[in-house]
Amino acid sequence: MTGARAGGATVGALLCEAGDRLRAAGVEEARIEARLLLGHVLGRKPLALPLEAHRPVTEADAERFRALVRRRAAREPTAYLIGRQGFWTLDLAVTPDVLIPRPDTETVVAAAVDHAGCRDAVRRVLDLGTGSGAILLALLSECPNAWGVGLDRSEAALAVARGNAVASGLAHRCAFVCGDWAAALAGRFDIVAANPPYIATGTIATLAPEVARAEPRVALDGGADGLACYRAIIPDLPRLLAPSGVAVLELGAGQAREVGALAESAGLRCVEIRQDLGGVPRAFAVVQG
Ligand SMILES: C[S@@+](CC[C@H](N)C(=O)[O-])C[C@H]1O[C@@H](n2cnc3c(N)ncnc32)[C@H](O)[C@@H]1O
Repeated sequence: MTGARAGGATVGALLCEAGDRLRAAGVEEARIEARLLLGHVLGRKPLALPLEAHRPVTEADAERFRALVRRRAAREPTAYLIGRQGFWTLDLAVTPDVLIPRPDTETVVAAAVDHAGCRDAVRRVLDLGTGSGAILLALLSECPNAWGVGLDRSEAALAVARGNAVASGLAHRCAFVCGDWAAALAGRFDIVAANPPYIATGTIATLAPEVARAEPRVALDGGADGLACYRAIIPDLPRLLAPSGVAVLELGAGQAREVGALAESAGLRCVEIRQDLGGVPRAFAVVQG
């Protein structure tokens, strides 16, 4: 990277250097990503940085920033580099042990809240494959009297989720357990949510390097046809749902028909397939049939 002479780096010069480097590496939104990384290093709001172009940056901070830019140019996701990702109204910690929560998944949260009826009446919430805890914590933030379980097979992911529960002030209303889907779970829940791994094994290598190389395989791999986890989860939903409960599953693109057939054969009734902001059918909501 070319750039400011030793001791003379400024915010503007560093952003320019980084933008060029990231663009050359094929990173979309290179300028925005450069701001996120520099904001992280300087402890400043990324949006404010263009107004501070002449602000000097110490050589130590400039070097920290350049190191992050090199890693981003090698296609490590920004969320892992800065260790944070916004989701719903929450600011979550993320590490390479968890999937980076996506805006699409907020569709699952919104559908679950809408179909659960009165938010004050929701008592028990289950999030299967909780990862960072994103869905569970968002639901608890919306349902003030609810208590929830976040389940994952990854102990490392559960450690991240527990930390996020504490940081969000919700730890007293949830527990995190390690398990293979609902095999060891009993009880009935007003909301069951799941964003299972749904990428077909053979497709993973074709995804962006940020996903294919950086995100946990266990969070992506849905088996040969992408549907293996739905086959594992859906038969347990009737025994996990309270009589007026709702289960909302995130769908991969093009999976609505197959998941619908699995739900129907489990005796569940589909009440909505909600599209995400990109128009993709994303949140599959079912109730007892
Ligand atoms: C697509 S990620 C979703 C993470 C998080 N809920 C979100 O939406 O950001 C799927 C999660 O399911 C977990 N998982 C995969 N197989 C599992 C299994 N057999 N039992 C429980 N959790 C599993 C993974 O570890 C991962 O955290």
